[in-house]
Amino acid sequence: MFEIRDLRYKDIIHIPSMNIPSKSIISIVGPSGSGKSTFLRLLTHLITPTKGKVLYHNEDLKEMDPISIRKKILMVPQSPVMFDGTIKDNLLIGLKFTEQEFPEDNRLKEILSMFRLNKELAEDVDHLSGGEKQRLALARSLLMYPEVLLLDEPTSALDDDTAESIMSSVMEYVKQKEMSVLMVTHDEEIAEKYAEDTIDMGPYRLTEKRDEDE
Ligand SMILES: Nc1ncnc2c1ncn2[C@@H]1O[C@H](COP(=O)(O)OP(=O)(O)OP(=O)(O)O)[C@@H](O)[C@H]1O
Repeated sequence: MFEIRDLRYKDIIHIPSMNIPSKSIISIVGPSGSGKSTFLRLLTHLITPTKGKVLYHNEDLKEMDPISIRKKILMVPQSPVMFDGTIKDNLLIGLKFTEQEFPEDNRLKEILSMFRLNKELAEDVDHLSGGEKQRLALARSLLMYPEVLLLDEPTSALDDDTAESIMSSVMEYVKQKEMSVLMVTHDEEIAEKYAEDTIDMGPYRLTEKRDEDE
């Protein structure tokens, strides 16, 4: 699915070669500052490589139309982005952007309850806690039904019980829809339970490598 060739971003990371197969569930680990978020941003072409390329199903991300990339490869950042307005506005905004059809309110309510959000669709997002916003951002991303979901510490604002229940719902959905997931997580339990493979960013971190060589 992803094929990485001599990928370099500034003096931060260098990945000589890597293949990530379709329908994989992979955890991305590494110390703070090792380039985990940078790697996810490269995979969805939010940033452009300094050198080398990322191919998605044999097509260079650089050559692909940005809207088509967003439809297929979706990143949920560490701090969820919320837009002024209601929960419903925030669920639909991604679909608007990628020009997808809007589901019925009942479907939206279903997805809220899957994320343990017992809220009205008309409620203002300003009233939500950090953890609730994180869950709403995850719900929004699943509604967009991408081929690949890139999750940057998806449960960082959640307590252990909620994190476990949310990840179990996300993974059930992802497997049913045959989506792929690459997730940065510090939660070893979640990584062990759900990931089929792990990418350690440590060896790809450039500056630290250089320090080691000195
Ligand atoms: N656009 C940029 N330009 C220059 N340096 C950057 C840029 N983005 C990130 N960095 C630096 O690159 C390094 C890797 O950052 P990144 O956020 O990818 O790490 P991370 O592994 O996700 O860290 P954490 O676990 O702390 O979230 C950091 O030292 C950061 O300061």
